[in-house]
Amino acid sequence: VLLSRITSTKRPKKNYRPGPKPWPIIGNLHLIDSQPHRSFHSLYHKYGGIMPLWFGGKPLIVASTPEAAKEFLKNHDYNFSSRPANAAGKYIIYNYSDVTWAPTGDKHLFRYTLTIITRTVLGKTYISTKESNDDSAIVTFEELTAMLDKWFVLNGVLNIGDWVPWHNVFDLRGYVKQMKEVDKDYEKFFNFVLEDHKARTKAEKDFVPRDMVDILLNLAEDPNLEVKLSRESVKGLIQDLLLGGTDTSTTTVEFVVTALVKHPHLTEKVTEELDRVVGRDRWVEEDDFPKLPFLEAVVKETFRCYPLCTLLAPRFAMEDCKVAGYNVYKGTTVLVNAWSIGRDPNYWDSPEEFLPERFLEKDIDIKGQNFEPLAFGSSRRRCAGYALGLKAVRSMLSNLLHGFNLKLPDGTKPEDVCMDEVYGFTTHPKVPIKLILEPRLRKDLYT
Ligand code: HEM
Repeated sequence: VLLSRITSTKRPKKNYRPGPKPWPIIGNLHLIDSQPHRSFHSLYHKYGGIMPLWFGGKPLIVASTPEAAKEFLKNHDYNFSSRPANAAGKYIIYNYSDVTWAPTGDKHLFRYTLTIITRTVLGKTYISTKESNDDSAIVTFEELTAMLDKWFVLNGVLNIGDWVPWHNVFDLRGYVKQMKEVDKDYEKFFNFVLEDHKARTKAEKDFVPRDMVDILLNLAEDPNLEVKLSRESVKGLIQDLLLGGTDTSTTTVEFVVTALVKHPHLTEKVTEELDRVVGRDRWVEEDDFPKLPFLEAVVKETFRCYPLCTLLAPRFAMEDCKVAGYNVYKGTTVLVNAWSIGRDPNYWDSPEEFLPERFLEKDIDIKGQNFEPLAFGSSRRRCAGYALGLKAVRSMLSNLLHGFNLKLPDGTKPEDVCMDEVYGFTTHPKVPIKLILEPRLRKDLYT
């Protein structure tokens, strides 16, 4: 009785949309399995596009249709532009000091994005290799990859303690312990990077900032800045750029390649377009992208079917408000299910099929204006790096497909290729694809 009072007193009933009946203490947590986007998708058919749930003693709403997404991300954008507090934000993202609070497949793709992004953000990679004799290399590629992997896994875990706070004291699954451990690794890495940059700034006369860390450190020392940038914020922002820019683009390319290998007639169409527009005498350049509509349609169809964030980063109601005629209370977390939205039969013909042509027939925006595909979220808290992310995907993918025939190992047929996903803060293919890359262009272009 006491337990049900503790939970029921917190649950207002007036004009509150009905959802599944919550259990004492855990609320509706028992309805969610390790693939929350799929659990929500099943419940949505029964409870509707704006579905209220209780996670522990805290209210949560899942938006599963474009109209519902529009309500939260556009009509009430400001009120839901905050993020809920959780253990990941506290322990592994510098106590929420970043922008977001925010397993790899083919390591070569990952190495490629990681190298580009570390050079852009940090000026150099800080990654040691067998060949390098660089004093400022403090991690191996494998160590840094493991740190990034752990960060994404821990950001995506359903930590019961975020919803039932006393549960954090016991930390039965050990998530908070792992978060504290991974935070120590980041702390060591970022402190080294910041001190290395500061030493260079002092050593050079007439110092000119060369990378993002230089710019952020410069800003942190600016006494006239309206919003002060602390050392913790600098680390949080570097983390955003490093993590937002690597795993996202690589995994998108992995999903595209996996879908293409499963549909060889689409691969043929893409390579035919590349041969016609680019020719076999050179690699693909940025100016070519607008002339490659089929490749673009394949990328968009991948975002529709396999959105990297199946559930967009959570929003948090800062005030009470009315959404679609129902009361939503201050402190409610909102999850927008981009995975459901991409499969809504009211918006997509044959939603379960991979049909890039649909994007040729209709000009559908993927930057979140139409709320149909929501790969980058929408409105005020839309992905801050979508332009860079899209460029990285187009560039990596087009050159991969232009430069190589992608062959399945002997004995594997296209129909054997698995398109299932593993849920996380970013979702990954369940079975990383193994391919043989056979050069298509002149030999001298590969040197
Ligand atoms: C294919 C590539 C990418 C995809 C699919 C992607 C997807 C997303 C999604 C779905 C969100 C959540 C939006 C929301 O809550 O409504 C997000 C947020 C964010 N992304 Fe990306 N992203 C990509 C690339 C990047 C890159 C390259 C960067 C930076 C270098 C980046 C930085 C961020 C940041 C800082 C946020 C938080 C924005 C905020 O909370 O205001 N992303 N991204």
